[in-house]
Amino acid sequence: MVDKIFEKSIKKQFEFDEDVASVFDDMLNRSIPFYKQMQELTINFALNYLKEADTVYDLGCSTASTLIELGKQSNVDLNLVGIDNSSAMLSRASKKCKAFGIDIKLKNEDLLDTSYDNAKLVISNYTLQFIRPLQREKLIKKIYDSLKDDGIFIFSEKVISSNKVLNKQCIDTYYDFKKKQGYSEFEISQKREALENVLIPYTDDENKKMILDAGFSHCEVLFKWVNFATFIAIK
Ligand SMILES: Nc1ncnc2c1ncn2[C@@H]1O[C@H](C[S@+](CC[C@H]([NH3+])C(=O)[O-])CC(=O)[O-])[C@@H](O)[C@H]1O
Ligand SMILES: O=C(O)C(=O)Cc1ccccc1
Repeated sequence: MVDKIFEKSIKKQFEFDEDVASVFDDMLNRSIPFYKQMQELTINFALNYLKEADTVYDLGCSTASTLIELGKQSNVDLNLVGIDNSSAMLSRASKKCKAFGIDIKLKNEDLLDTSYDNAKLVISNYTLQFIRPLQREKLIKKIYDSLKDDGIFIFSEKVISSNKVLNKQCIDTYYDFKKKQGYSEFEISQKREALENVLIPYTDDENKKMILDAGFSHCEVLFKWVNFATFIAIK
């Protein structure tokens, strides 16, 4: 279904409810530049590290697109676990897993309350940005502790620039991208308001610092378009 959520006047904060879940795949494809390519990169890098029976967690798996694609492309059997706290997202995820015949364990839990035992790889694309900063640092530490010694963490985030002028240019460039994707100025400004204080982006450096402070030995940007970046971290 096509995302028309912000065509009408909306006063509430952004939520992953039934309305958003019903148009979510279209929303992501039209709102995150190079979403498919970023997902492909995540999967290609993931496959470099994964062996038979390894456990992979996707934190904020939404409709499970990434784990389904990973399951399809892997030559070895993996233990795939998707975690999300939106029932509306998970009910769609469950239908898609059945339709594609991919076995994924879906857990309806808050990322802050659950554990990720025996993880070889943790993926979290465009989800940490919705966790409040203090909790976010704790979550990263938990991910670090859950990963096996040679474990990998791949995550993507909307980012900001610490340079005010450049930051404004990045935001304008992103809004031009959204207009080209068919969103009106009204939809763009309504969504911006709904995301205020809900989506809290860090700079690239803040993301890297958070990762290294948690104990990871290495972190770098794999892919970046203006204010959207994919990082890889090695335990
Ligand atoms: N505290 C939380 N606990 C559990 N889930 C949460 C929490 N906060 C947010 N979520 C979940 O995180 C997901 C973020 S979307 C991820 C896209 C996906 N990774 C993709 O690559 O297709 C990104 C976006 O919409 O920008 C939603 O499904 C929320 O329900
Ligand atoms: O659409 C936006 O304005 C964004 O910042 C990206 C996004 C994509 C999907 C859900 C929430 C935010």
